[in-house]
Amino acid sequence: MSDRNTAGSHGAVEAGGARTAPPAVRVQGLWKRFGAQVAVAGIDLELPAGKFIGLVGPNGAGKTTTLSMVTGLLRPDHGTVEVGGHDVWRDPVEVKARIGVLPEGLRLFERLSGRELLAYTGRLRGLPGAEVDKRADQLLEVLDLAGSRNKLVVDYSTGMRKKIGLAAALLHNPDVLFLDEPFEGVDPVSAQTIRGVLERYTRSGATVVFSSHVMELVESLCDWVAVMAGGTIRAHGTLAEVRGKAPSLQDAFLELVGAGGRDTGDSLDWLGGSR
Ligand SMILES: Nc1ncnc2c1ncn2[C@@H]1O[C@H](COP(=O)(O)OP(=O)(O)OP(=O)(O)O)[C@@H](O)[C@H]1O
Repeated sequence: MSDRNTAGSHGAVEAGGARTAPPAVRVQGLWKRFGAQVAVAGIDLELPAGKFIGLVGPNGAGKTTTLSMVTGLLRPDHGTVEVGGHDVWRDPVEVKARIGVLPEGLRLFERLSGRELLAYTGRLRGLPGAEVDKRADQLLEVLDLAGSRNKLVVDYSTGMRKKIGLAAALLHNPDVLFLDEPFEGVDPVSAQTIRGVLERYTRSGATVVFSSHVMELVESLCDWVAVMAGGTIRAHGTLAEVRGKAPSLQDAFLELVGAGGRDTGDSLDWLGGSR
């Protein structure tokens, strides 16, 4: 695995001679249509390396479709995606070695135990057996799954499935980790643990990209944010840039996605009326 803190061959040289790291992900002209429904409408985006990045947007904004195309799970109609300078569709082996993915509705090998799932994933990733054993045991311990290591995945709870999926996505120490709603169904204690793991991981120079609806979470975790609505990017940049003068990310978000003046239920005059 390359040294994450060193600018690679794709790094740009700024006017003062300082090297800037290449983007972790570069998306150009990305489109996806499902029948008449345009899910992603021509996105251009560069995600900076070494950041904790939040992809936020209302239901149906196109977040999952975008993440699926960026991680090579769904072929775009148009456009290109590069991870670490490698094209996701022309160079899938290079890209897949560099990324970890926790997709929405993760499908796992249900008849394996958590421990077996990690062993299998590690061997698929080409890691030596002893290294897989070491990393798997550490991840199970840190994610509080050690007591359930021999339980079949089919018997795991929703939060446990997220955690074993995260462990599988981290096992090969990828450069970029993509997580679709990683905190959904996860209890506060486990969420705190996951935060700790991800913060440690980004401190090493790795990049986390995660989608979420929970603005407080994004505001407290992320240093870089992209806001999606209607298949387009409405704003992107550092948290401070996207928040602007708004008192919170939530306010900025509502403004950006045009939900500021939305009917919040006043038209339901029958609801809560006399019975
Ligand atoms: N396989 C599919 N077939 C048809 N339409 C789809 C498909 N996948 C997504 N869509 C549509 O594309 C749009 C974007 O969906 P997507 O799941 O990417 O949004 P999202 O931002 O992830 O939403 P949520 O936050 O609710 O998960 C929606 O209108 C959705 O109905």
